[in-house]
Amino acid sequence: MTSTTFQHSPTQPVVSMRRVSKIYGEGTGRVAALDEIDVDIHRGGFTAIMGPSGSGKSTFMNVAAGLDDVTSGEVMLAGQPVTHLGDDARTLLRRSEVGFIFQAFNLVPTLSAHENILLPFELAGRRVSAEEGRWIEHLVGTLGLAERISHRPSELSGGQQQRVAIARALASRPAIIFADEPTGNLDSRSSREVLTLLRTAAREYGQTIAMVSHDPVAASYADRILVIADGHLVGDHGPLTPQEISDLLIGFEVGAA
Ligand SMILES: Nc1ncnc2c1ncn2[C@@H]1O[C@H](COP(=O)(O)OP(=O)(O)OP(=O)(O)O)[C@@H](O)[C@H]1O
Repeated sequence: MTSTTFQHSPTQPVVSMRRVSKIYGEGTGRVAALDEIDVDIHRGGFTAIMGPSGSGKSTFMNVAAGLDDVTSGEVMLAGQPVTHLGDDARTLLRRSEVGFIFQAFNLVPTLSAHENILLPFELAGRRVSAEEGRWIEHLVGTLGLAERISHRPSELSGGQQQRVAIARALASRPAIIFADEPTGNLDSRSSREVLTLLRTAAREYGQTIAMVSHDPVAASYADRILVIADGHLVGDHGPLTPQEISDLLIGFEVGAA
């Protein structure tokens, strides 16, 4: 299989949503999970997506990543009109331009840490170039995984497993990494390590990251905080402290109750 690269200008947003709505159900069962969302996510930013339970955060991520169809509106992902692509083209676009980090790590249990990190290349049917090999080696060292590289996930702590997932997401230098509650299963020390790594990836490697989180401390590591409530984008803030984020969310949690 040949690899496909999607060319997009560095000044273009990595994700661009225009009047994006996602409606589930009909009549009295109708839910607008996203309601006319307009937003751009720019290269190199670390964006936290916050909001009460059921506000539309996962839907936002799934739509932005081209995993879910929209009901109306347009999504551009890495310069491609994802809302107009067929399933195969979308899969190729995701493989080459999107990385994912999940709460449950989602590593393949039968593969070593190293094999898990190389999996995106395997899936894309392409070899790791010499330059990419050096990059992966650098990541493995920086993430403190060198001594654990031949271990399987079950032989690693939660924090180590999430670091493998981060290395896997960063390895192919995707246009954007979506992280869904990446610290949800970690203790506070491992959480801080993971969040510091994500922030470093954005600041030092220019890696664009969008993270869904409920946790004000996690969101305080981001340089932009989007707040979604009831399917609407109700806040778009620069960096804030955990206390400022909690204060910001209280109004929406009360409103949602
Ligand atoms: N497949 C579906 N069918 C029907 N309704 C859905 C579906 N998926 C999501 N919804 C509804 O859309 C709304 C937004 O859901 P979403 O999962 O995006 O919220 P969320 O902010 O990620 O929630 P949480 O923080 O609890 O994970 C909710 O009201 C949810 O019930």
